[in-house]
Amino acid sequence: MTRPNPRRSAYEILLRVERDRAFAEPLIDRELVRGLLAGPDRGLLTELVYGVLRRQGSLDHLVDTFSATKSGKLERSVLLVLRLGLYQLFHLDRIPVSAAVNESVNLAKQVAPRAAGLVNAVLRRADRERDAVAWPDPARDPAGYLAARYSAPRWIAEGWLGQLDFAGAELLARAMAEPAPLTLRVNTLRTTRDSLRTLLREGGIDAEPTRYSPDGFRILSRSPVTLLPGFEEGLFTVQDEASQLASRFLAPEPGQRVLDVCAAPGGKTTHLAQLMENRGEICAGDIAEKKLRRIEESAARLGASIVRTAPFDATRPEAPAGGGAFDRILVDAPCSGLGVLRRNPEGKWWKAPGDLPGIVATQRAILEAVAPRLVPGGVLLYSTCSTTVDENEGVVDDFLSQHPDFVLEDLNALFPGLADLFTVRGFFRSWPHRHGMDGFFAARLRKQ
Ligand SMILES: C[S@@+](CC[C@H](N)C(=O)[O-])C[C@H]1O[C@@H](n2cnc3c(N)ncnc32)[C@H](O)[C@@H]1O
Repeated sequence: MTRPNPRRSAYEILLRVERDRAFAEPLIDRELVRGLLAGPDRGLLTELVYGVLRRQGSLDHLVDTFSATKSGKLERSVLLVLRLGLYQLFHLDRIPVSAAVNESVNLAKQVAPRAAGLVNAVLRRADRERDAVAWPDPARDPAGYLAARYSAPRWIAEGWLGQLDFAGAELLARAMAEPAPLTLRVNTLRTTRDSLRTLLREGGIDAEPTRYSPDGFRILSRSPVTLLPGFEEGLFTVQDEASQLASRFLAPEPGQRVLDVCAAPGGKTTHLAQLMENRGEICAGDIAEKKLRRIEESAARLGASIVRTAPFDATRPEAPAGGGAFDRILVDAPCSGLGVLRRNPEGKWWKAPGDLPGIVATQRAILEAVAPRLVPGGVLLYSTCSTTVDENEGVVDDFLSQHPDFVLEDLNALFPGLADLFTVRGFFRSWPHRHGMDGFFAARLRKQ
């Protein structure tokens, strides 16, 4: 029997992520549940997998610097071993160079025996010449620099440079390469922010209130969410600050009928129930029937009893089942997810610019289909976790040009204390490097 080895396990997981487009988290969880890895090896596995995924672009730049065969030409197994080795050499101080090199050569002997010599040579050279790495010149090739330095796909870096000046794009690129903070939303159906803060403090958890959302905490201590005090009792849920603000911008009132058309897993649905003090009705639907269970479980845990779920395709005018008109509609649309790259380090390598037109077409179709379901005077909030103009201002402007009965409401006027989050036209646009939250967009539309 081979000895359990965190580097081998990390290699196998990275292989599945790359070959099968599998998400890393369940694969890591499964490996940890098997219980073969013990003590610090468990942490090392997680660190290696996420570290390599987060730094993949930069690690490939190092491969291109130190290997005669460029990253694009190497066999996948060899490239993965090199990425793992370079990550240990350049990012893990606690691993001695000799261990990083020897363990990588041993791994290569198992998964790519003919390349063991190459792995040894590349890693030893990288260690010798580590202070002489040349990054692309930002003046001549700003997108190439951001892509290599901050591990972003080049087309995404080009998009940032189209929207921000170089300094801003660099700050964004850096923020997108870092892990996202753990942010909670207090469940005001069961407790208050002050009471939860006291409970967390008594449990030895360091938490600070979020800057913009009145419902949030940023957790500064390292702890699994399910072990935080109050989790079992449903006193909070995990939700990024930007996402918390979206429901606030829709501002549903107690007793209203609310339609949440792209609701799974239900982060905003349960928040809407809180804001409505659990009075009224929320119809929460999603095209993915399997995901409705997640909304139901979350609503049950948090005591959001006014939520009723239904499977539906929001691009179809007859959706949702249940009929009738609604006072508020939330369209938290499927999107490219370019605002949440720091949460999905594997996903950023699967995206392609060619995906955008199809995504935009779906977003337009959803708005078109649900608009008739809003009562006159009612409010619709369109939101995405994308930073692109096409999916945001583009979709909204297109919709408004076709629907003279809808007007854009200026969030600056409605939420004057939060002006820092809004554009001149009154859209909500958050950025990780500016606001410390996900890249997010929302537009508030009122039907005349
Ligand atoms: C951004 S996520 C929603 C997140 C959710 N609102 C929350 O706060 O937890 C977008 C959701 O839209 C769903 N979706 C995609 N296409 C859809 C469609 N045509 N009709 C309804 N839901 C759709 C996806 O299954 C996904 O769950």
